[in-house]
Amino acid sequence: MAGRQRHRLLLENAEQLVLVCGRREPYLRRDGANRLCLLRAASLVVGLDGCIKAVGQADVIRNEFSEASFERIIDCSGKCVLPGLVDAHTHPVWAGDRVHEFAMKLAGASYMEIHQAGGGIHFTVEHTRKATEDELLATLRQRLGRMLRAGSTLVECKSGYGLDLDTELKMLRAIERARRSTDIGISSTYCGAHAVPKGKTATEATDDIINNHLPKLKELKLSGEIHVNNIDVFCEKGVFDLESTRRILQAGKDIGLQINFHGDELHPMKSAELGAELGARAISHLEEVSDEGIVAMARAKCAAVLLPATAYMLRLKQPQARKMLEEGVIVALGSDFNPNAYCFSMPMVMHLACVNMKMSMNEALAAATINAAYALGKSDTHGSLEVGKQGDLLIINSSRWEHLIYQFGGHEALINYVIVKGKVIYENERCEAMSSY
Ligand SMILES: N=CN[C@@H](CCC(=O)O)C(=O)O
Ligand SMILES: [Zn+2]
Repeated sequence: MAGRQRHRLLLENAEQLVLVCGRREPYLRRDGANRLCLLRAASLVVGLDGCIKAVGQADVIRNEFSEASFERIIDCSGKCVLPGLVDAHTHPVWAGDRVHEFAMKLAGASYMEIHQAGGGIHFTVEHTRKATEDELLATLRQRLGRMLRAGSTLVECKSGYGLDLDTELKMLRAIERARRSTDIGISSTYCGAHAVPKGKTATEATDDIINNHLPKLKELKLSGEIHVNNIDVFCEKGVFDLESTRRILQAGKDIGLQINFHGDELHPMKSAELGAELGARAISHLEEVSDEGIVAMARAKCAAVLLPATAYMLRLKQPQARKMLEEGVIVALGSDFNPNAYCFSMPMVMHLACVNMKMSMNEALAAATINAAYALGKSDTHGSLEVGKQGDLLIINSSRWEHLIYQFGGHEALINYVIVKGKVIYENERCEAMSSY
């Protein structure tokens, strides 16, 4: 019996309570990702510390907590409860509108043609360098708000539109201020090797990062001024080659950052093989990964962060999600929100992963929860509804959770509540009363 204790939240009698997993699995792969843990007619309790205290059948929880009191009780009859979604790859700090490039791409220009002509990342760098930290913070907060309302409660956020030390630090400071002042969880990534800055060779840029950027980051990390979790490089033909990528990632690892980088997107680079060798936590994109790279990633437990919105918008070859899943790779998902791929919505990303990458809905949800949390090194606290984990939750106004994926773009009406650490952060006024279909 839980006694007369006070708790933060009781979610009562959900039609479906999707735990995702229930045995503290750090990730789900192969069949595990296809067999999610789910309870019917179930309830969940979040304590005053923001962590989950109990999950189980509604009548059992009712009995156990009959004398307890709650700051808030939500009747979830006819609704589904899921873990907050985890977005394992975003670039949300930038200035300068690139809608004109979307028109160029629709007219036939490729991503690299625009980049090499000085647009793309270079365009965003120019505008981001001119923006103040407060301006960057203001747009970042708006974007994080939109992610949250689309169901993401933990997001990875990259720098990478400064390339010079001052602007990279300005971006990381904006991320740090957002982390301290918003409800959404943030994993922060230094991505100073997102492009080779104009006027420098790739080798000069690599040396600058290793000799100047990383030592400064180490100092700021130690003083507690900025918390950076991951290091990223855009390993691509015409950007950073395999050798420069190796040098930067190793130097980042040496100062305690998790390796989490862009690889094998537009050309086969052997990024997957390199990531496996360096002990990378995750590699993103992987449209052009080799068969050997897939095997190496599975063996090294290096997560594949697939980005269906980008593959869709750039009309790239789809990454081989099925092959990765069959080989035992830990498959995660990210929105890749950036000025080139303007998508905030993990429900839409899951839908694209199912339709274009042939993932099942269970696999897509595992990829957008526990596996995305693993890709950020946070699956001990996030990504499933298990006792002891953070109480980050979604309530959707439907009696079957799959509607979150099935209704393409429908999340705006489906997501009823977004909850972080047991506190309702977003209550959707527009959530329509819906039947189960
Ligand atoms: N591919 C490299 N980086 C981003 C695009 C960044 C941009 O074009 O601004 C991506 O992941 O898609
Ligand atoms: Zn990216």
